[in-house]
Amino acid sequence: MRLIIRDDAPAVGDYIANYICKRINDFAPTPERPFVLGLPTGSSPIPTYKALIKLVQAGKLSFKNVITFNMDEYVGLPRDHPESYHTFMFREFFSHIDIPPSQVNILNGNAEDLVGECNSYEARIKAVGGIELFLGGIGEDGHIAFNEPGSSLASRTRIKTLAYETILANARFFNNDLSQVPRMALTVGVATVLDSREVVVVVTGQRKALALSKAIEEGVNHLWTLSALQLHPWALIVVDEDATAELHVKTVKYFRSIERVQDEVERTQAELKARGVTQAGAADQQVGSME
Ligand SMILES: N[C@@H]1[C@@H](O)[C@H](O)[C@@H](COP(=O)(O)O)O[C@@H]1O
Repeated sequence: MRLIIRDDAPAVGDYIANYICKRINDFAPTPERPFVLGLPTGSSPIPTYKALIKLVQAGKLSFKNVITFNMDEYVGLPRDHPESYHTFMFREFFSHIDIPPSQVNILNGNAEDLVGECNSYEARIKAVGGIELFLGGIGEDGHIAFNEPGSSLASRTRIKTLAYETILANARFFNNDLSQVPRMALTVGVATVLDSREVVVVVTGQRKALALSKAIEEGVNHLWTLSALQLHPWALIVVDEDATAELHVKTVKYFRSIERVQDEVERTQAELKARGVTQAGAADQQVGSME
């Protein structure tokens, strides 16, 4: 797992947007081989969406050959309700980029057969070859998507009853009226997220600090479902300074040192590439110079 620390939420958004942009462009998606991207809602990913929109407007990125799957949706909230995740995604992101709406997948929390809807969501993900990169956010209790504390780490897309803390946290979007916050949601499971080839998680703000420390400094634990990321071979968490408040100084130093080394490696590779030297060629050169 890698942890990247940036000064504040906008800098985190810029970092993740550039990261996703590079991944999509390197993948060079086509209609036959689209890039499959998992996406979250919440306030944390908004700076990322803003930065991605700018990249699209600047002609540096296109979503024409990208298929998206959202993490979750409330049950029973009308699709056009201002706080449905469907409305959120179009308002904050999809309406500003070049993605064909037919390539957007969001769970239908008003489906007559909710279990069937969850099963078909998993099947749809499988049918397009699985998710290449899942971008996620977390709740204050460390939940990823709506995988509340105690969720099975082997869980798949399903109906979930929300924890009281989550209802409280989300009341700010419903005029601070607890009674208006839906009690249930459809959510991808922890295993659905872990199945993606890469996972990137955004964690900003001091109120997420405890969850971050539980997830990366302690063991894998279903009470802090983000900690399941420790089992993923290619996971990246991008945080702001405030979110590091509960981490040990040595943890922060460790991850910063890893980032420095990684930067150095990438710089060297870019220099070699610019000089037209392949990695194999570079190794030959080194051997040559030793002789
Ligand atoms: N289901 C969503 C999560 O997917 C999201 O990560 C979380 C954090 O929201 P925020 O970024 O606003 O703190 O909110 C909800 O619980």
